[in-house]
Formats: sequence, C-alpha cells, structure tokens
Amino acid sequence: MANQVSNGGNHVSTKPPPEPSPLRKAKFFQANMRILVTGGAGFIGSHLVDKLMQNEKNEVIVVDNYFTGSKDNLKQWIGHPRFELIRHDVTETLLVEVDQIYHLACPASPIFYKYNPVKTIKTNVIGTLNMLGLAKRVGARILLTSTSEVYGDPLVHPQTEDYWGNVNPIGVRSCYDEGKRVAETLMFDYHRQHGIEIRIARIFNTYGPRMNIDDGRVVSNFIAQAIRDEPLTVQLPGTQTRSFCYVSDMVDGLIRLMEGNNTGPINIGNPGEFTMTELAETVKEMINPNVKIITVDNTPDDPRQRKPNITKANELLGWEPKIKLRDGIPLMEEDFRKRLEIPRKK
Ligand SMILES: NC(=O)c1ccc[n+]([C@@H]2O[C@H](COP(=O)([O-])OP(=O)(O)OC[C@H]3O[C@@H](n4cnc5c(N)ncnc54)[C@H](O)[C@@H]3O)[C@@H](O)[C@H]2O)c1
Ligand SMILES: O=C(O)[C@H]1O[C@H](OP(=O)(O)OP(=O)(O)OC[C@H]2O[C@@H](n3ccc(=O)[nH]c3=O)[C@H](O)[C@@H]2O)[C@H](O)[C@@H](O)[C@@H]1O
Repeated sequence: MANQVSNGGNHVSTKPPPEPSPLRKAKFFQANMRILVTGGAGFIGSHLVDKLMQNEKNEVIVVDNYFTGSKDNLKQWIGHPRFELIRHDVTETLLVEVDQIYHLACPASPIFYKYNPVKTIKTNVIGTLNMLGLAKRVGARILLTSTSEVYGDPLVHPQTEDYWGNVNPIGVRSCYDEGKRVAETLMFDYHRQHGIEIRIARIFNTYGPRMNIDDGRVVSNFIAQAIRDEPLTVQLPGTQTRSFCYVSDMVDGLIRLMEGNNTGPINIGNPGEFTMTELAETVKEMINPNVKIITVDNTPDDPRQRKPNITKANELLGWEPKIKLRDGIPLMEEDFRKRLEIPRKK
C-alpha cells in the first residue's frame, strides 16, 4: 500500500522509480538533461521552453499538433543544436529517450476546448496515459499542468489543494475539467502502482505575451478589444472573479515544482483577485480610456469565484508571484500592439 500523507500533501510511493531505459544509458555522451515539453508550441509551453533553453545543460524536445500553438512561438530555437520540434498528437504513442516530461498538451481556452470536446477529453485522458507510459518506459519524471478548473464552481474560497471541488460531470466544460481530474488520477495511479516520479501543478488563470490574439480568454480579449477600439465584452454578471498570474511567474513555479521533492498537487497562481468588471475597468484606464464596456451573455457553468491559496507553493517550493496585474498588462499590450500593428496613439 502506498503511504498517502494527506489529500493535497506529498504522496509517497513504496515502489522505487523505474530506471532509465538501457538505450538512454548506452548513450556515448549524456551529460545533458533531456526534457520533453508537450504542448511546447503553445502560450505557457513556449515560455517554458525559452527558460529551459537558457540552461546549456538542457536539451529540449517539443511535441505539438499545432491546434492552438504555433511554430512562430518557437522560431528563435528552430535549428538550435539543443532543440528539436516534432509534429505529434499526444493521443498517439510516442517513444523518445528523455529524463523529464512537462506535459502541457491540451487546448486551454474555453472556446477551443469546447470546439471539439471529444478530442479534448481524449487529449486529457489518452494523451496523459501515453505520456505516463513513456515516463514508465524511459524512467522519466513527469509534470502535469492541471488546472484550477478541477475545483469547478468552488464552494471553498480561496481554494486549497485539499478541496475536492464542485464539478458538473456532464456539462460543456466537463471535457476539460473532468478530463484534467482523470489526468490527475492517472498520474497518482502510475505513481502508486509503478513508482513513477510525478508532479502536479494546478495552474490558475495565466496571461502574458504570445497568447493568441483571438484566443477568447478574458485578458487577451480585453487587451485586443481596447487596442482595436472595440467595446470590452464583460460576460454577465461581471461580478465573477479570477486571479491572474503573469507567465514568467508561472514558468518559475513549474520549474521549481519539477526540480523539487513534492508530488503536489500544488496551486500555482497569483492570489490577487478581480471581478471581470474590475478587470475591464483596469484595462480601459490603462490602455484606452475612450473605449466602451458592454455586458454580454455568459456560457454555462462559468465558475463564480476563483483565487488560489498558495501556502503550499510558498512553503514547499519557496515560490510566490512577483508581477502584479498592473505591471503585467503593459507587457502584454506591447506584444499585442506589435502583432496587431497598431501603435499607441501619441
Ligand atoms: N493558461 C492558463 O491560464 C492555464 C490555466 C490552467 C491550466 N493550464 C494548462 O496549461 C497548459 C498550457 O496552456 P496554454 O495556456 O499554454 O494553452 P495553449 O492552448 O496556448 O497551449 C496548448 C498547446 O498544446 C497543443 N496541443 C493541444 N492538443 C494537443 C494534442 N492532442 N497533441 C499535441 N499537442 C496538443 C496546442 O497546439 C498548444 O500548442 C494546458 O495543459 C492547460 O490546460 C493553462
Ligand atoms: O485557470 C484555469 O484554471 C482555467 O482558466 C481559464 O478558464 P476561465 O477562467 O473560464 O477563462 P476565461 O475564458 O478567460 O474566462 C474568465 C472569466 O472572464 C469572463 N469573460 C471572458 C471573456 C470575455 O470576453 N469576457 C468575459 O467577461 C468569463 O465569463 C469568465 O468569468 C482557462 O482558459 C483554462 O484553460 C484554465 O484551465
């Protein structure tokens, strides 16, 4: 029996982690850490790759099917001797010799994950199974980017890792939130049954440069709308809250989690909490004071409040976010203006 300290605590497997495969051992020169990033052509993934590539001891392999990601996000690394990019769908099996796996592949924006829900759930379930199978075969440590959506429409606020959530199993968001819940279950079953070294991050709303301009998520929508002089679309009621983490803080948290000794799950997010009306007013004030704010219909099962309790990340990883929303918005505005080719009015 595995020794489970507490829900949300550090869960310990009695099995030793699997050995690296003979092929990896037989390599002539293996000083480098070989790291696989699934979904590495996406928003968070590409920033993670940038950070990992800064360490000359890392070789990075990205696999991505380009559903919501783009080669453009990785253009600075294409052709680099320590970098490889593979077009691959994680719902198919993969064999690469690696030491660590950051498993991010999954569409994250609600409009994209709802677009083909069956594919989203396959990505979460079969994709995670495949990556765990790979981790088992080659003896790699694997980190899953789970989500605050595992808490559903939370009845506990702020959310701590030991909260089991309030999730609709048959709703339009279930392909994503229930998919991630199964992915977490698979991670722990492989850990307990096979001794795989696992890490689970529960990521709360993250924003920053390189988000798709028409991604559909709220920060990218409001910034693009403000720059294009279009009304900011606050979905009703507007009192729903989110807590926004800047992407460099997120990447720092993910790497600390991978390198540390705790399985997680660990919340990684910025506890600064805003209503969507407050966010719209902040973007209006900072980017375009003349823009209108309008209300539009919402979609089913939208969580009413969300804010991470980050005590565990703080105590176990020594992590806390550094960039406040008001400091992150201008960095994203600059990137969006460049890509939209709309300079700031003088
Ligand atoms: N950004 C956030 O606020 C947030 C919050 C919670 C969790 N997460 C998680 O973090 C991860 C990255 O999110 P993101 O914001 O960078 O999203 P993103 O959509 O920008 O990136 C996801 C990447 O995965 C790729 N992908 C999707 N399905 C795939 C498949 N079947 N096979 C291979 N590649 C596939 C996409 O093409 C894309 O490059 C996701 O797992 C997401 O669930 C993100
Ligand atoms: O952080 C998380 O755990 C999850 O957060 C987001 O899901 P969500 O919070 O619904 O993200 P948005 O689509 O950005 O919506 C946030 C809020 O803004 C509102 N919104 C969205 C878009 C818009 O134009 N206007 C608007 O008011 C929505 O109603 C919602 O209340 C991500 O997209 C998920 O991938 C991620 O797992």
